[in-house]
Amino acid sequence: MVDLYEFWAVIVSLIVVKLCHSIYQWRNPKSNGELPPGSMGYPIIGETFEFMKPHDAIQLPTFVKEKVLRHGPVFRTSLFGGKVIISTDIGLNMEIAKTNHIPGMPKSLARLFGANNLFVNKDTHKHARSLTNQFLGSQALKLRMLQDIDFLVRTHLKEGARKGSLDIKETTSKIIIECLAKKVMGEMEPDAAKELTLCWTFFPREWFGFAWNIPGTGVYRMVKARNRMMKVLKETVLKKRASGEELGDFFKTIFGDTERGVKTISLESATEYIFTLFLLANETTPAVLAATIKLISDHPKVMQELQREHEGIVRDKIEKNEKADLTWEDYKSMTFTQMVINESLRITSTVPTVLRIIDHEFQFEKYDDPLAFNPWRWKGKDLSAIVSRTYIPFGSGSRLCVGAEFVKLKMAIFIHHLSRYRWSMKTETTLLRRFVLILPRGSDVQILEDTKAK
Ligand code: HEM
Repeated sequence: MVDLYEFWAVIVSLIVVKLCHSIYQWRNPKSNGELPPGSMGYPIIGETFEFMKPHDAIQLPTFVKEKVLRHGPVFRTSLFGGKVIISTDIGLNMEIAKTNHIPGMPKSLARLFGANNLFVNKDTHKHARSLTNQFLGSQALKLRMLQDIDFLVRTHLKEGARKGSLDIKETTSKIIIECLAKKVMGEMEPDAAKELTLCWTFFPREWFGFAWNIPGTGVYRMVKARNRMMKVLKETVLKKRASGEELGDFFKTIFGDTERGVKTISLESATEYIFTLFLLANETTPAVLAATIKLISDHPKVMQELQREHEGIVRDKIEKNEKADLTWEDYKSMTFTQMVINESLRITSTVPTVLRIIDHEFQFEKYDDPLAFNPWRWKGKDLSAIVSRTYIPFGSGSRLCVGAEFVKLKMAIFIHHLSRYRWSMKTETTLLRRFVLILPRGSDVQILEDTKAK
């Protein structure tokens, strides 16, 4: 009896020692160099719950503010089951974005993007970027995409005005998927297009979460929706190829390369690539555009200035007897709109990037009153630049966002056409951040034809 008691006492002691050791290791992670200060929170959960508490999107998160006060601008913590370092130092962030090439993402995201994703895999990364540039670079936008976006925005806003209201996030999402789907796949059968759009509704509002792929979790739903989307994409391409129907620019390039004997990518990788593009486009742009519209509606002077700019463009076209369709020159003449877009991206975006400790010091500029929405701070600056020393909404370096030009064009065209209506955002709209931007009360605008503008 005593022996058995001693046996269990030893086992329990061993378990306690092992647990204490694991907790010690968790709190004091090993590193080749010196880690920044910080705390690791609870094992596995770390400090995820504090980090993910929703907060006003235009303010710094309380979690980060408290940590910076206690530990300084760079600190260590643990989120989503992984050990991470957070940097609030713009200079360091810029350097990291420029010099670091390996994407650092929670396992849930890595699983979603697929094991051999062309953008993630370093051997195919360059090829994926150059493929994307062929149909999303400024030349392609100018030659082809602008007209598609112009048409789609007009159509959707007209439809919204007919009903009297429109959800900005939902509408932007539809426009983006329709527009990108056309570029990569060509015209799609209505059923397949509907199914593709429907898949997005299975995606939970937020990307980031623990990596558990078990029924009932967000990751499980995301992976299921991903597989369903990939199936629709693959079936559409195979059907089109068999019937000789015209494919979009992307598939034309890929299949053209194969026929010319150029080493190219498999259909599996191609559909994974498209999925990645759709996902990144859809999970960023609708929320950013909805946030921009909210910021505009909260700042009447900005709204007035935008109206003035867009009425001017329309008036000019009428006077010159030009077609109503927007041109690249019209887009480039939207100076104030570009200032608004830059300012909105400056304060609404996040740069999810990987950290590397830098061994030299450098100087950087600071913004005056950085949390204020002030488009006029962009006056006289290069508005076409998508990156500068203090401006990295699209990252920097070899992983600079390939959709940046497309986003800016899309936002400008949307603002142009919206300014032609009488619109107001619902007063209850709130702009929060839970790592990514969220609008928990929706992004509805009331919209009416502006008879004065016709
Ligand atoms: C407001 C909208 C958007 C924002 C704020 C944004 C932001 C970013 C950022 C910060 C990165 C760099 C991440 C890193 O350094 O690891 C990135 C990469 C990327 N973005 Fe965007 N993005 C937006 C829209 C889009 C759109 C519309 C597309 C596609 C049509 C897109 C496709 C991509 C791709 C494929 C990458 C990976 C590039 C690479 O790894 O080489 N993004 N984006």
